[in-house]
Amino acid sequence: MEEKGLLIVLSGPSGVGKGTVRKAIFDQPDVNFEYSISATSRKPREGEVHGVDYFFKSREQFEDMIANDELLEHAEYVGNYYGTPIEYVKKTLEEGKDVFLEIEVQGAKQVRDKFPDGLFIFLAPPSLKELENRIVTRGTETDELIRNRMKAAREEIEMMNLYDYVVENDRVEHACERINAIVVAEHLRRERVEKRYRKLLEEEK
Ligand SMILES: Nc1ncnc2c1ncn2[C@@H]1O[C@H](COP(=O)(O)OP(=O)(O)OP(=O)(O)O)[C@@H](O)[C@H]1O
Ligand SMILES: Nc1nc2c(ncn2[C@@H]2O[C@H](COP(=O)(O)O)[C@@H](O)[C@H]2O)c(=O)[nH]1
Repeated sequence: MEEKGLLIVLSGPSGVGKGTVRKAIFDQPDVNFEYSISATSRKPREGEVHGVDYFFKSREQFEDMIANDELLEHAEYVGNYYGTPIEYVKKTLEEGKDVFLEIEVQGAKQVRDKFPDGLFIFLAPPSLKELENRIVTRGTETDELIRNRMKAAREEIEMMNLYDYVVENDRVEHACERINAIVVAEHLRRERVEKRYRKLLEEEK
């Protein structure tokens, strides 16, 4: 068995707080994960920096990345492409470091197929009403988009049983603590499995 990093995938419906929780996790002083910067065809928002927040691409450049198999997964989301560059993920895992992806649910499903050994965490809202409140309060969507996102959210929530863990995002700091605890527990579990596996191999000699 090779020593490899853990691929951690945080996903969930639009507006549940994935971006907020991810930022809080990476603001911790002793964070041990490497963040995989996504590529997107959406335009940078004020303050966003190429190579820090995203790799900003034109649609044509993004389609070339798809054609050249440069992406682990990709999805079209609210009219823009989003995808995970595969090279960085592979290289970092090979170095034994944990890689953290924050992606929407279509992409998470593709990663599950390619990396079944990953750790898949679904971030859930306390209620659908609170989810709607968060999307409305964020103030980035029209009424029609809010309705579409809420319809999509109901379907996305039905997919939560495909994940290893469901974490409720009631309060950001609680969600971060739960995610940290899940990752620590998963490392311990894998170490135990690895030890047992080595022992079995030793006994066979
Ligand atoms: N635990 C929380 N309690 C209250 N508000 C929250 C919480 N977490 C996030 N929010 C707020 O909810 C809104 C949506 O959060 P965020 O943009 O992080 O969601 P997202 O899941 O990344 O959305 P999208 O997938 O659409 O990008 C933001 O206004 C954010 O400040
Ligand atoms: N499938 C993927 N989804 C991604 C990726 N990077 C981000 N995202 C998700 O897109 C939406 C919108 O993001 P925003 O920055 O425009 O608000 C959000 O749900 C992100 O989680 C990716 O590489 N692949």
